[in-house]
Amino acid sequence: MQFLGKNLEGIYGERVLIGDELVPATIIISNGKITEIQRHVSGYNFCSSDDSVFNAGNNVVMPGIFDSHVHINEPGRTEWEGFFTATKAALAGGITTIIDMPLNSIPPTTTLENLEVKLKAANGKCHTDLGFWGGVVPGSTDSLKPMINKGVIGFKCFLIHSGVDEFPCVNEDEVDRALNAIKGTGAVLAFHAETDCGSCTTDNADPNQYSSFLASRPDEMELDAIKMVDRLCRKHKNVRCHIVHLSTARALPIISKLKEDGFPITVESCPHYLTLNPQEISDKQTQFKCCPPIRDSNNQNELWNGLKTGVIDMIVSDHSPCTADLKQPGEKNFMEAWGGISSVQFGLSIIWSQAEARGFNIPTLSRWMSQEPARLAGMSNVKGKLDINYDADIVIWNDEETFQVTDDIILYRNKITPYKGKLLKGKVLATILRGQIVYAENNFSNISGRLLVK
Ligand SMILES: NC(=O)NC(NC(N)=O)C(=O)[O-]
Ligand SMILES: [Zn+2]
Ligand SMILES: [Zn+2]
Repeated sequence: MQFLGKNLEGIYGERVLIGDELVPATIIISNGKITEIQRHVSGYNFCSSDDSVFNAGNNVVMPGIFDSHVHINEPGRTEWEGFFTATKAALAGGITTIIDMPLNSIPPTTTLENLEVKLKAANGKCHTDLGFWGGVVPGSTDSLKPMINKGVIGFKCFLIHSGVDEFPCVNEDEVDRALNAIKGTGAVLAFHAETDCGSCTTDNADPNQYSSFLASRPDEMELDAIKMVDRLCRKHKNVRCHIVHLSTARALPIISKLKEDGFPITVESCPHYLTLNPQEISDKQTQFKCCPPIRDSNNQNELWNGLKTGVIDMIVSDHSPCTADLKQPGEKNFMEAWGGISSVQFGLSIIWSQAEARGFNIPTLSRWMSQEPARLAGMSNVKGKLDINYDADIVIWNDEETFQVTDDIILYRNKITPYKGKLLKGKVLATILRGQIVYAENNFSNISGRLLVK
């Protein structure tokens, strides 16, 4: 591929996302930054013999996808995933920046020292730019500021068992202390919003059936947690709070009211909650297991409505893989299997396939998958948009082409995924990181991702 590895001076296309419109334009790039945008009248036929200017033709040219929720799991559980494989898969899916989650790696990212271990492990292995979440665990209040000073974007906490013992959950008092500790720093506190449910016993339920798992983690668990977020957010007025992987649409009125009242709350949902359906999940199909669980189609329609009205701000993957022995679809039951869904490479196509069918357009999709996650990460002045002085992080994709998810195209380490066999619409042709073509037509250039820390 003639352009692979090239530092581009420009990209021309008939459908370049400028503001909230797809227009014919040329993006001029210098030293990895966008320095100028020239809009053209329709039909302008760009013609250049200069091979540092890329002609995207009629394909979509838009900001690289920004995925602020990925569990890379290295070091410590590198056999589950890793910096090299996760970021390579991401790049093939048009993602130019990932934010790594603080848990599942050993050590977890809960102190500056542990963050340094992670940075060392990530160094030289990242195909995309990579930022970091820290974690709030019991007793970690004093560890937060040093991590912020090093550049974590914020912290995730759990209000229920996290799935891994080295990342314990916190109670309301501990969250309260954490919010006090990060006040005035600009860092955000992200909530895994589920609380334990004493009455949700599933003693007589068949653990092979998805309905049993769903009954064991009802909407009320999310609602209860989000009521706690509501209390804390109102108490700590100016501290940013974020709800990760929202599944229940029943929480939307609480969140909507918080927003209406001017509190700095943001919410993400994920491709699996927006596109998968319990009715397609047969016994022991544990590739569909995640927490909170995937709910029914009415709930799903309401989540899309939440995106439409802006109550849900963004869509991110929550790519949370593990080794095959911990999932074993068809063998393990829903109570035994690891909870987490792998999809980092396919987010754009999964979402486009549904979003288009539901009448949403590409500028809206870009807002959900680039602009808002970049804002969450505090990077909205450099990433998530095609604009002057922004990083030239770009995905070029064909919004008409379809492809099937098969093992041979999956680039992340463990290939178990509920999307296997699905036909998706929207194919990534090339990914550009800070002006350099780093992925094109299934080929990758040298690693050039940066670690987004100080
Ligand atoms: N330990 C995890 O990776 N948990 C993740 N698992 C899911 N979502 O099923 C998450 O984000 O909570
Ligand atoms: Zn979570
Ligand atoms: Zn997660």
